[in-house]
Amino acid sequence: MVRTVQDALKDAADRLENSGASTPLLDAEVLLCEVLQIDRLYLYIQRGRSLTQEENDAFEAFLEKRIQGVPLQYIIHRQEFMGLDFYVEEGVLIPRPDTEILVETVLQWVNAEQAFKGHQDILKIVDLGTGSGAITVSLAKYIEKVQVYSVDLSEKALAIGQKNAQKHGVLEKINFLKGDLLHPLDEEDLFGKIDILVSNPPYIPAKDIEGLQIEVAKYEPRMALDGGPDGLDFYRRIVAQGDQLLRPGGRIALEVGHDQAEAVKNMMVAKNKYANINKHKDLAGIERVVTATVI
Ligand SMILES: C[S@@+](CC[C@H](N)C(=O)[O-])C[C@H]1O[C@@H](n2cnc3c(N)ncnc32)[C@H](O)[C@@H]1O
Repeated sequence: MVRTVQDALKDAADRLENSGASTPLLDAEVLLCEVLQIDRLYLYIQRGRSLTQEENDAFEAFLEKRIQGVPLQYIIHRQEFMGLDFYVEEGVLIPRPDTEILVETVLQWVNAEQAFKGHQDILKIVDLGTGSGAITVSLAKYIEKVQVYSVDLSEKALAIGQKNAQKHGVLEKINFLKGDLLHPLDEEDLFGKIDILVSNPPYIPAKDIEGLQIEVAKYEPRMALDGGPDGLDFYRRIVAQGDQLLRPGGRIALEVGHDQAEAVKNMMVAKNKYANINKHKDLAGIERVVTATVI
């Protein structure tokens, strides 16, 4: 059956809407653009053109996946983060725009403050739970003299992180380490030597995961989401050891769930090893990042 771009889009948007997709027309457009390898603007210029059988089949295959609830980013294998294009696939968390605040906080420190500006040596940054490498690769790209140590327990995440590092030409500025949170850093004898510790750890309370959108609950890796019974397990472990990993005066920056900032701040206060403990809000006024300096 020969269809025009316009007809294919209309049919796809209707089917996606019936499947419960929240942005059916946009999803259809993105998928068709991927098949045709064109920009969205050209989609409308070409709306009268007929799809070849091959294009139609490829579009149908993409559409079927999206109707099943597979996130768009896993179908087109792409997500933009900090102005960079990241490769993603099932098995690795899709980077979220919220996490850009965490990266921007670190970049502000590095660019504006005397403690980091004009740093003679190479700045040492640790990223715990690196996933696709979104945080790690952005920091390596935007900071000139830096070595990032990126830890993940997932073999697949590390492979994709490396792929993204290579894609953006920063592989040499990153050490990818497989293991459980701070363990590999201890093995590499990095305790006491790190300038900045950054992490977006799993923070969803285990019991809430099934109730998330199907795209997240069914297709994103549980290992990237599950923060234990109250969602705070990783913060307890990171706060407990972060002061030993960081040099005195080193900084910590943690992304937190929408209602977790106060609890994480309190952990830092109770530890008695952190000063300048601050909560940072996103554009919607939600506290998304907690930062502190090691005493
Ligand atoms: C919320 S995701 C963050 C991914 C990425 N940093 C981002 O912001 O898009 C958390 C990551 O932590 C990793 N992870 C889970 N448990 C871990 C552990 N015990 N040690 C190291 N990494 C772990 C997961 O595999 C996942 O990649």
